[in-house]
Amino acid sequence: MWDAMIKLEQLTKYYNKKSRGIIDVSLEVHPGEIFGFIGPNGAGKSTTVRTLLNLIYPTSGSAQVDGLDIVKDTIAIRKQVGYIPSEVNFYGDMTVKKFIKYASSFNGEVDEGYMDHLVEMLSLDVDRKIEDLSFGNKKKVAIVTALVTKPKILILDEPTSGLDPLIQNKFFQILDAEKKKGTTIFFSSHNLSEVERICDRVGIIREGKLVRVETIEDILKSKSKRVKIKTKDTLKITEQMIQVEHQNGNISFIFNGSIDELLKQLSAINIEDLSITEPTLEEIFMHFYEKEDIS
Ligand SMILES: Nc1ncnc2c1ncn2[C@@H]1O[C@H](COP(=O)(O)OP(=O)(O)OP(=O)(O)O)[C@@H](O)[C@H]1O
Repeated sequence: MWDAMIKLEQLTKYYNKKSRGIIDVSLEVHPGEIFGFIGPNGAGKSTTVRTLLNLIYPTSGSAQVDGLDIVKDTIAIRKQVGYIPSEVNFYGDMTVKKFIKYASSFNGEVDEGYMDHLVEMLSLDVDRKIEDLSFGNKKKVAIVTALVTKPKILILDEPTSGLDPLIQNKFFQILDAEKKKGTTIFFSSHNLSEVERICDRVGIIREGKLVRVETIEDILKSKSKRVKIKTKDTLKITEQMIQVEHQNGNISFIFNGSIDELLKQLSAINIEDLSITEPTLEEIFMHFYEKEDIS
């Protein structure tokens, strides 16, 4: 019995001497867990996923999926894993239905009832030709193909890119149901808000290196906000306010403290305009790096 469904040990991939993919990435995904893998463009998310599926060879290090070695046991792994690639380049004149059945048959037996359910949830027209579909519809095909054989592990590389918000919502409902069934899910994304919705833990990757692994609970506790204020009064700058910028009566900063305290402080001055928004991923990374420096 393996206690990690997915285990990476110092997994490293260089495309050539100069081009780094990922460096020394070690992490474990537990059975039944949804693990978010987030990072900006070029961080190494697709490299990690493609290495796990043996679409590219690791330069060094190792990894196991359900106790199977990613290099030696590729075929056995493919039967356990549903994979959604970030890019979907399907072509040909097969209908969607035929294509899903054909493509998923390599991974296992298709559950027709589940296929009908997924197709309906995602509003996918199964009688259309695969080559006539938009990118978003091809992405839906990739989702259904990955799920219809009911794999016990899902490896998803930016699965929501190209999906409209309504369909994204349906997709999260599908993943919620998968989680209830005990499926283990590795979910890569550059959007922290979306992984927050469903993930138990997140790993943050930047410039090929895993920067941190945190529970969503801890991220939410430590999460900063971007605040913009327009005022003619003087705002007292506290140590919870970082990256403070003043411009034409506007003050903007990242706030790392209790929102309640901030609102109390702001209510003491005359405010013409106020916005409190999610910081960008880069700003969150900076926050994490600051924590790194302290520890
Ligand atoms: N085929 C390749 N040859 C050379 N370098 C590559 C290749 N594929 C990726 N890289 C490099 O590896 C690094 C990681 O890229 P990767 O595609 O894994 O990032 P990512 O986090 O998935 O980004 P994105 O969100 O843009 O897809 C980048 O610096 C990229 O330039």
